[in-house]
Amino acid sequence: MWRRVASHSSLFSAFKSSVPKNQAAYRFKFLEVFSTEIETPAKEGFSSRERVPFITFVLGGPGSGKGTQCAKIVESFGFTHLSAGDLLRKEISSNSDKGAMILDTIKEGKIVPSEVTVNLIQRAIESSGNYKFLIDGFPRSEENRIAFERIMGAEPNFVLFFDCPEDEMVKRVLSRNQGRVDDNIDTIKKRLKVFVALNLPVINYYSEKGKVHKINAVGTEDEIFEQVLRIFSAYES
Ligand SMILES: Nc1ncnc2c1ncn2[C@@H]1O[C@H](COP(=O)(O)OP(=O)(O)O)[C@@H](O)[C@H]1O
Ligand SMILES: Nc1ccn([C@H]2C[C@H](O)[C@@H](COP(=O)(O)OP(=O)(O)O)O2)c(=O)n1
Ligand SMILES: [Mg+2]
Repeated sequence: MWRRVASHSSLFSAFKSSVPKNQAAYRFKFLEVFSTEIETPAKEGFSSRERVPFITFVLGGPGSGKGTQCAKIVESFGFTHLSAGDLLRKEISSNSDKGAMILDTIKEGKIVPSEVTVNLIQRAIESSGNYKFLIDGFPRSEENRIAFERIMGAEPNFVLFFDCPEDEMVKRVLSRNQGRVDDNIDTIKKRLKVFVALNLPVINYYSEKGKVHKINAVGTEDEIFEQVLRIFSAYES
């Protein structure tokens, strides 16, 4: 039985035109948040004919391989990859009024205010034309998670967590060579602290709900993708 506490699901409205008005869509619409009686949507996989929105959060520390593995998932399973960091960097390059604030926050290894990031994700979802999403590097804090649930009226179907030792993450970030302002040793140290203090609680929250698939992120890209493949294949229906 659904107990309605969220008055509006903007994520559902993003799909209104493409999703047939059937039970599954309505189940999604009434996905409850902030409720102890949360019921997850039926266990449809992401290939369901009903095209119910399917959301995977992709989490892990800086350099754990999130973006690399997301690119492979896109190729194999047709997801749309939304990297919160990429969306924020695009906002900086577009010289928007929030650009300077975002740049300062990223340089400090801190988290950008949630409303800004959720709005960018929401716009990207609504303009994607797809219904299955990898949301990479988000939510990075409980504040991010709660803002997403409030604004989008949705929870992830599952969460991938790339578990990687800190020394390996530091090594990878320092050799990433993408010209990022935050890929230097001082900012990395701050980002790792922020990851432990703010992002691990989100992972624990979803673990308690049985939604986290933990992946050993040490190994070759292909070895890691084998673990990822097993998880996604189980949701293909
Ligand atoms: N399994 C791996 N082993 C070694 N290096 C990797 C592996 N996966 C990704 N990398 C490299 O590590 C760096 C960080 O990867 P990336 O996917 O950007 O991580 P994240 O998005 O989690 O920060 C990149 O330069 C990438 O090429
Ligand atoms: N949800 C998010 C995601 C990223 N950010 C900011 C802060 C992060 O350190 C930077 C870079 O994020 P990004 O996901 O691209 O970084 P990694 O791929 O983990 O190295 O962006 C944020 O403020 N909020
Ligand atoms: Mg990344």
